[in-house]
This record gives sequence, structure tokens and C-alpha cells, in this order.
Amino acid sequence: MATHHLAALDTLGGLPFTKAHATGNDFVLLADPEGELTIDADQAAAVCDRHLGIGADGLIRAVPAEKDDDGRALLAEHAEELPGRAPDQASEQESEQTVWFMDYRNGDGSLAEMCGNGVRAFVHFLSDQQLISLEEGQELTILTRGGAKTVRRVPEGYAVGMGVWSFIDPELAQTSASDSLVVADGLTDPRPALSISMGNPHTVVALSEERALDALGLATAPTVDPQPPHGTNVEFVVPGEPLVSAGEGRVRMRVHERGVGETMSCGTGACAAAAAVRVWAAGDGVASWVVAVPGGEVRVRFLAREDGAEDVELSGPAELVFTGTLG
Ligand SMILES: N[C@@H](CCC[C@H](N)C(=O)O)C(=O)O
Repeated sequence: MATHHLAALDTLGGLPFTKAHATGNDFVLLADPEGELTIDADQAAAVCDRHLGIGADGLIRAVPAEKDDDGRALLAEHAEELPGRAPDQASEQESEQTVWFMDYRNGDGSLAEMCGNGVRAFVHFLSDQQLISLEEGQELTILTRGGAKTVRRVPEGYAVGMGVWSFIDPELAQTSASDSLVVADGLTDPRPALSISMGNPHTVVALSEERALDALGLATAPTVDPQPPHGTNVEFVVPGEPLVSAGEGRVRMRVHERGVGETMSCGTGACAAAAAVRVWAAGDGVASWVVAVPGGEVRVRFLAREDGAEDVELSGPAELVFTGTLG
């Protein structure tokens, strides 16, 4: 494995990078304004290796969508959601604007549809590199494999329009509010769990006490039965005490991420966790939630849509930590 990773790193020699984090979920970011880089799974895993590489939970390549194969497909698929790109509203000035594609890979090199914390780090990085300018009050739309996402600046950092949340198995979720069983180190027996999609898959488990959350051993992946076909991120949550105060809900969360392991935070996971707690606690009226993770706090807001679904907004900080050049 070590020689394999060193060989993969060699292929990236001379490439400038930025290390960033968003509530402790850390990323290596690469700017690819001309669409000249192809980063495969081995290279991403080598860069993210905490002993042999830079070390990160994920790798993000920032590329104009029109300069990347996946990006072009996403541009066509999501034209209606992109300002000035829908066929009936193309104004020359707007349609010339670059749409940035967040090409995200997990630390093990696998592709994932979405990364909520990653979007905040991505936009902060684009601003720092002067590849975009995002003024207060403006909204930027970016593309991810999980679709188009909007981003705006807020006092705590960035707020990301994550799109709608949904049950992975609506029938089971509505009849019993759980659809699977989770086994993890530190739990005495299998726990019922609810699977929620934020574009990527999540399985949320409620624990009754903070002590149980602290005692979890997440060095090994929890097992989920039935096993989700494409794997899942597993979130363990403890409702705050009180769960809702001054109209705001509060939960603590730890997460084992698909393709990574335990991380200090997961943005899509925080959204899924808040959605699940609302279902379980009949806290449906509460639209604003603070999710405390080992790396800090993020806020999740639910916004009712006319079709009955709910849009989710995730907000929190993003920090650039250092820059360097791959050796
Ligand atoms: N940390 C991210 C989620 C990254 C992707 C995830 N590991 C998956 O495979 O779905 C977040 O902040 O949302």
C-alpha cells in the first residue's frame, strides 16, 4: 500500500494545493481552471492518506463545469436551476458566467454525490483564489454530482441550499419511523435506524444518553442491516436537553462516513440527523436546528415548499489552513 500511494503521489508532483476544513471535516483543494487535471481514485487516496500524503477526509477539484466531462453532463441536466442557463432565459451576460463544478472524492478515493461541509470549503477556496467574487446578499450556484446547490455568505460563514431531503424507503419510514438495524462497537444491542437521502445516503440512529454517544467505538464501521446497496454514512444522535428551546432544536452527533471513517463533522449528515430527529420527536414545527459535532456546530434549517417537500439549508464556517505544493 505504501509504495502504491507513493507512486500515485509522484504523478501529481508540482501541483499547488490548499488545505481547508469546515467544522473539522478536512479537505485538500485543487484549482483546475482549465480542466487539465484528472484525479483518479488512487491519486485521491494517496493525497488524503494521513501518513503518506497530506491527509484529509476528502479531495476536491474545482473545475469550470464546461471544461469537464461530468461537469458538462451536469450542466445539461441542471440547466433549469442555473441562472441564465435555461433555454428560455439565456441572457448573454449571465450565460457567460462560469459555473464551477465541485469534483469531490472521499479519502479512500471513492466518488460521492455530495459533501455539505465540502461546499463551504469549496466556495471559500474559490473566493480566496479570486476565481469567484461572492458579495454579501449575492447567491452563487455551483454543481455537484448531487445536483445544483446555491451558496450565500452569512455571518457564521456560508449557507448552502442543499435541496430537498427524502426518506430512502418512504413506506417503511412512514409506518415505523425506522427501516434498518445498526450494530456498532460500544452498543449493547442492534438499534433501529432511519435512512435519509441528502443526495448521498445516511442512516441515523438515536441514542438516549450522551454517555452512550461518547462510548461508541467508530474506528470500525458500524454494520447496517439491510445493507444499503451503495454503502451509507451512519450518524448517531443524542437529542439536546431540552430538545427544543426558544423555537430552536438541538442535537449532538457523531458520524462514521462512507469512504472515510469517523470524521469531526459531516454537513449532509447533520441535515439527515436533524430531519430524522424531527420525524421521531414530532418536532415537525421546529424549522431551525443546531447540530453539535466534535468539530464545532452547524445550523440546519427546513423550508417548506409548495409541493409538500422541504428544502434544507446548511450553514457554518469554513477555514483555509495552509497552502503547499505536492512534492
Ligand atoms: N463530509 C461530507 C460528506 C462526504 C461524502 C460522504 N462520505 C459519502 O460518501 O456520502 C459532508 O459534509 O456532507
